[in-house]
Amino acid sequence: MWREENNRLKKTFEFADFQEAFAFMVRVAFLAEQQNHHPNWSNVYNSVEIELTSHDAGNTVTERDRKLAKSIDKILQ
Ligand SMILES: C[C@H](O)[C@H](O)[C@H]1CNC2=NC(N)=NC(=O)C2=N1
Repeated sequence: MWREENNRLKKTFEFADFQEAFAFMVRVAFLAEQQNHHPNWSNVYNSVEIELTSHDAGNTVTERDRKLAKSIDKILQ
């Protein structure tokens, strides 16, 4: 589940290994480009932490963040 903290939607994803994690990141990157909305994210080995906030709305959570979050979850369905 995505949690909302400090004006950010946050979720951590765990994968079997680094390659799986990185393949996921590539797919998220293309979604971000399609939606012109980009994550704050970090990757450590098989874990990807994603935070979503809208910079041009003063770093608050907007519908664009919720839309990208839904799209990211769909990658794993
Ligand atoms: C110029 C470019 O369209 C803007 O900077 C876009 C790019 N991606 C973005 N991503 C996020 N998370 N917030 C934004 O406000 C935003 N704006």
